[in-house]
Amino acid sequence: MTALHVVWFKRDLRTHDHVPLAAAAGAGGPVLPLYVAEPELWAQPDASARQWGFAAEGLAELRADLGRRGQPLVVRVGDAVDILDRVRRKWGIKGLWSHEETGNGWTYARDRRVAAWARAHGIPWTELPQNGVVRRLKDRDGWARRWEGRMAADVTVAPAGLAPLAGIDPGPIPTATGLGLFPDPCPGRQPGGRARGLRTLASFLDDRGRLYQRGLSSPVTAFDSCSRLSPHLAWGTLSLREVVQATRARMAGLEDAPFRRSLSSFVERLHWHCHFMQKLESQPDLEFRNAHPAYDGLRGSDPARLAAWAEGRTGWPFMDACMRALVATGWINFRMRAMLMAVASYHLWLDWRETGLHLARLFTDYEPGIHWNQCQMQSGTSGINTIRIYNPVKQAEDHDPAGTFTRRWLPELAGVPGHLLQEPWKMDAAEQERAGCILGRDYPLPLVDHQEAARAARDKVWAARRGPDFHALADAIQDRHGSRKSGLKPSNPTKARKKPAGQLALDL
Ligand SMILES: Cc1cc2nc3c(=O)[nH]c(=O)nc-3n(C[C@H](O)[C@H](O)[C@H](O)COP(=O)(O)OP(=O)(O)OC[C@H]3O[C@@H](n4cnc5c(N)ncnc54)[C@H](O)[C@@H]3O)c2cc1C
Repeated sequence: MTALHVVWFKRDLRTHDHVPLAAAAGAGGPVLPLYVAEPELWAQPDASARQWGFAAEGLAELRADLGRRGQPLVVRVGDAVDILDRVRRKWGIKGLWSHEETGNGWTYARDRRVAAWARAHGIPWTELPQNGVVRRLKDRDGWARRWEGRMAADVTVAPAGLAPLAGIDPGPIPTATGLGLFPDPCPGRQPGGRARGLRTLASFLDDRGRLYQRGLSSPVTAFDSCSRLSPHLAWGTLSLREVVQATRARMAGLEDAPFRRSLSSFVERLHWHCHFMQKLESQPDLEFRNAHPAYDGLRGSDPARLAAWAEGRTGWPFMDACMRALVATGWINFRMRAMLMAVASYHLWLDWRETGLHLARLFTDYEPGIHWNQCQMQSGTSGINTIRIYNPVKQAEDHDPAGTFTRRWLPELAGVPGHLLQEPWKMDAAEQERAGCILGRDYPLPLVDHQEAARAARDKVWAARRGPDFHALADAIQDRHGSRKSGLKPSNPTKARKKPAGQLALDL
């Protein structure tokens, strides 16, 4: 057999708008579409069986799609360098093709090993962008314009035919247990695969998106009103470009102005998707280190508090309902993610690296570049964003005023009257008896007094901000990572600093 072009699929489980696949198919010679299920990647503390479940469904569909084109997806379990080297020794590799990946620290290190291996064997590895993230970006000036350019480019058509490779067993797609993952029941998880992704996109653009802007902040409405495309974007069953283009095409034909506005704010979020990923691409240690060192060593570890928070037993009903909904479905809306993180970081004074890992495992849509930057932002350690300390009782009043969401996920509070639902600790003994909910037995007392804890946290955070170098370092961070909406450098940098990172002022 002549040497192969290997297309290495990672978080891009589709054939449509897959530039490396099309380029490899056009390069001449047989093409091996390959996915490597890496047990070491899945043993990382941010990985979970629910994520694998979603990915595995996408892989099965991708295999069938490629099979219809002539050569099904080949899946192997092991270390990527070992597997690629086996292919090289057996068939020879003419070229390795993949999308650029902005992953976690582990995939970054693995890609460096793959690059070294490819160099050592004289194999050209072509990595191509798959969204608006720019590799080896010098500075953020003009970034937004580049994003627009990439999103406006033609989508790439999948190759019609791939020559079948004789003698290569496609191999089974491993189970989560086979990959060594812990059991992770998630009955409400979104199913994976491109067909589902396309249906989700269509229902959002046809109908659900009408209520997007009004419905995205409350978990009562957000499960329907938000696009729910995040796991499809994270696993690449849909390309970001095709989602942007489909949305703009829909907007062009819409007379309903509120619907159009909703879709416009949705496109803005697709922009943020890459804006946040770009930060991690440019500075991979943001997964591990405070963006601003003034916060180093400020927060600590408290296993009992961490466990109570992680299991939805903080004693603040709305918080606990959000956590339990997330555990059961693998998804919760932005504002509730922000609240879960902020309450952990401020009221409970837990370090974002620990709480962030728990959330990462729970999210089917875990996307390291968005995730770690959001964790830092909601914990106040980015140094350039507004400090937001959410009040868990006020959030409940604003976003679950009738208590339906809270009651759904906390059946032990079923008998608690509405006016005490979000503050059950105010029930006296007789009220607890009548409600059939004894505090400390059926439902926990709050871990801390939330108002006192918020005050103490605010004082500590502001004290850290009064250090001598705080603002100079914050300016440097803003310069490196801050958004420049127009794509042009602000004419007055001092003014621009006072209103940092425009995206934060929006209705997050
Ligand atoms: C602590 C924390 C952790 C988060 N971790 C992740 C994560 O791991 N993966 C992830 O995709 N999103 C993450 N988000 C951002 C946001 O909550 C989700 O993108 C959104 O809830 C996904 O649902 P959706 O697709 O229905 O969103 P929609 O509102 O329909 O938005 C469409 C898409 O835009 C992007 N997007 C939306 N909001 C944001 C945002 N604030 N920042 C960056 N991109 C955004 C996402 O790709 C999303 O799929 C996190 C937010 C917080 C506060």
